[in-house]
Amino acid sequence: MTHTTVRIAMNGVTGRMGHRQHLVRSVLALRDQGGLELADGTRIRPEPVLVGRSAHKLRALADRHGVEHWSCDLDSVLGDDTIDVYFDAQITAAREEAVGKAIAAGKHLYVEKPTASGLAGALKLARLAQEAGVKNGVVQDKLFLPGLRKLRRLVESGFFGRLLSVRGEFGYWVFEGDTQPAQRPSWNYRAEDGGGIAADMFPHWEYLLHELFGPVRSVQAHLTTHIPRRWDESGAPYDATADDAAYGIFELAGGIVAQINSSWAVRVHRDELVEFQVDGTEGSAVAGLRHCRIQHRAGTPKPVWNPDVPASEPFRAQWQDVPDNADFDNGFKVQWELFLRHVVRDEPWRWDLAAGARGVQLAELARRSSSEGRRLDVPEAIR
Ligand SMILES: NC(=O)C1=CN([C@@H]2O[C@H](COP(=O)(O)OP(=O)(O)OC[C@H]3O[C@@H](n4cnc5c(N)ncnc54)[C@H](OP(=O)(O)O)[C@@H]3O)[C@@H](O)[C@H]2O)C=CC1
Ligand SMILES: O=C1CO[C@H](CO)[C@@H](O)[C@@H]1O
Repeated sequence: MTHTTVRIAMNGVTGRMGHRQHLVRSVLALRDQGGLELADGTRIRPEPVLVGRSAHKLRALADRHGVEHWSCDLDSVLGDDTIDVYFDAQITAAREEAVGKAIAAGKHLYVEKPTASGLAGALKLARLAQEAGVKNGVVQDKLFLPGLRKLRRLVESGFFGRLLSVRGEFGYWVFEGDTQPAQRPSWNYRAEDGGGIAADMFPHWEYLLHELFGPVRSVQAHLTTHIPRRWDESGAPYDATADDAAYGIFELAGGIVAQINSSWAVRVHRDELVEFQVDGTEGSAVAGLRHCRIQHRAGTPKPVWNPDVPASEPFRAQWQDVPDNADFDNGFKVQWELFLRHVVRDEPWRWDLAAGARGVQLAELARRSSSEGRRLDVPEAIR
């Protein structure tokens, strides 16, 4: 059996996403299953080289997972001709510089979102990668979640009729860190370190809206910091300078209206941490990470507003589950597989750094919309 080894320098693997989703659930899972099998029987075998700034963390990870190579010297790893791909899941503020170096070294690129801290940086990386002729991709994992894949199935089958609106609710309570440790890193709450929920989540909303319903034409957002003081990983108090909630209204091509609340200061009274309700003339759906439920026009109840009597119908019970009809693998791994096929076999790929820049643009416009108190058009160029 023939195989192609792809050597991947993985930077940021000591962090939450780099470790769990990208190293363990994706690249090591692929390695441990003997690689990714292509139609002609060839196997793509990813070989990670761990990169970071902390030798003891990298050594421990390498030992635990049986990874042969690790390094704290990014420049020398990038200077190694046997490395094919540079992957980056560092904190956002560290991404642009490292990805810039990887482009200069001629590596293919796969990076977490947001691709840079601001639009100018994101566009520059996209342009440099294109000029260098390297393959490039950005993580857009939500597209590969079971609930949202089922939602896509509904859109593509015409289930909704004319699409009217999308309501998204994302968030959960992130502890301040005083009485209980926070469950997210403290840099997320400091603007000066690249934090903020709009920067974090609007890139996801951009590609989800774009791919499922249509490009975003305008944005109106209100960003705020509900919890101004938090405690960091060492228990020290700090000022939370970044937005921890962002309330956005997006107008999409064709007049569809999307409204998405994102908050780390909300308690969950939902079935999942993110949920989208989509309404169309022929039917509606509620999709989350895993589940998707529908209600067809013909099965729609006809409630009449009367606050003097209890609710007349069991509204939640009137929805029907959309079956999986497939085995859904980890969404990050699915996207890694597509990226590796793109690198090795030049298979089609659209989630590139230009697509990533659209997400950065939407976050940046949302911040401006909020500070200027007005709705802003999304410029055509990278729509
Ligand atoms: N697609 C998705 O669903 C998600 C994507 N993300 C994205 O992934 C990236 C990483 O997020 P997350 O894993 O939550 O972050 P973590 O704080 O858990 O990890 C940060 C990583 O960056 C490294 N790092 C490099 N430079 C610095 C620095 N100056 N300060 C702190 N850390 C540094 C850390 O190394 P060390 O261990 O040595 O400190 C660590 O490996 C972000 O860009 C974020 O937007 C995050 C969550 C979900
Ligand atoms: O990008 C992200 C997607 O959703 C996750 C759930 O809160 C976040 O951790 C994250 O930063």
